[in-house]
Amino acid sequence: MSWVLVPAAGRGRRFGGDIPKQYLHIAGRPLIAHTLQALLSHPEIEGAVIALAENDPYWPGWSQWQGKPVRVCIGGAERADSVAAALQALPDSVTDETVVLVHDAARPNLRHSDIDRLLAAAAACADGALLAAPVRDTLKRADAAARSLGTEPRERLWRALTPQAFRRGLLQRALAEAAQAGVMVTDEAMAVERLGLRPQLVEGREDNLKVTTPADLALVAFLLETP
Ligand SMILES: Nc1ccn([C@@H]2O[C@H](COP(=O)(O)OP(=O)(O)OP(=O)(O)O)[C@@H](O)[C@H]2O)c(=O)n1
Ligand SMILES: C[C@](O)(CO)[C@H](O)COP(=O)(O)O
Repeated sequence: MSWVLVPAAGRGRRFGGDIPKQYLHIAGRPLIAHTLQALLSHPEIEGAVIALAENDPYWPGWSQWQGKPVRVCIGGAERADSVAAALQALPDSVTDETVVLVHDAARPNLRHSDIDRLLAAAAACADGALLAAPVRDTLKRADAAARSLGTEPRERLWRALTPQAFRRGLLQRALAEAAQAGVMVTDEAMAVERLGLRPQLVEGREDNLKVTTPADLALVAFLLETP
């Protein structure tokens, strides 16, 4: 069984709007509710720690979801700081060798089949595992005016998704070392890679979208409302 850390302390600057995107309503409930439902309805996930912005006025105050514990903590200035804070809020029953998952609150369209495959990969790979999608489009490098400067090789390039799964002790150490080095890591795998480890990429669904801009919300709403 695993706990999941859910970074939900972001402001949604690229999205804009009055309230943080994780609290926008889709199909009748906040986006974060869909994310919690996808995670905590999975039989192998036993609880969640949500990293919230300080004095978050929107958090509904859930202390459990489908009978499973939901803990909260105060996140940090960067996503990695929020994940590090959530690690500290885990129960003592989660040992250094226990695999924990990290999943963006802003990715509500997560399927159990992806969680199943991620957990299997994390059990088989001590370096951890993460959902990812192979790059299938041609990649261009642009100048400041978005004029193409050329085409980048895309062989063996993947887009990192979440959840990402690592042993608690490894993740804690990796994040601490990145912070100590002043390196802002954009995902947990980056921190682990800095230690010379090679987490397993697990091909995940392309519709496991992160809501980043308003256009993403319309697509995610369609996906969540489509059975
Ligand atoms: N300091 C931060 C920044 C982000 N997040 C969370 O990390 C996830 C992915 O981050 P992103 O999509 O970048 O969300 P925001 O940081 O809110 O967006 P923006 O960068 O546009 O402000 C989101 O669930 C967000 O709430 C977090 O917990 N703590
Ligand atoms: C963790 C992540 O979702 C993997 O792609 C991504 O790095 C988050 O980036 P953001 O800029 O914090 O949204």
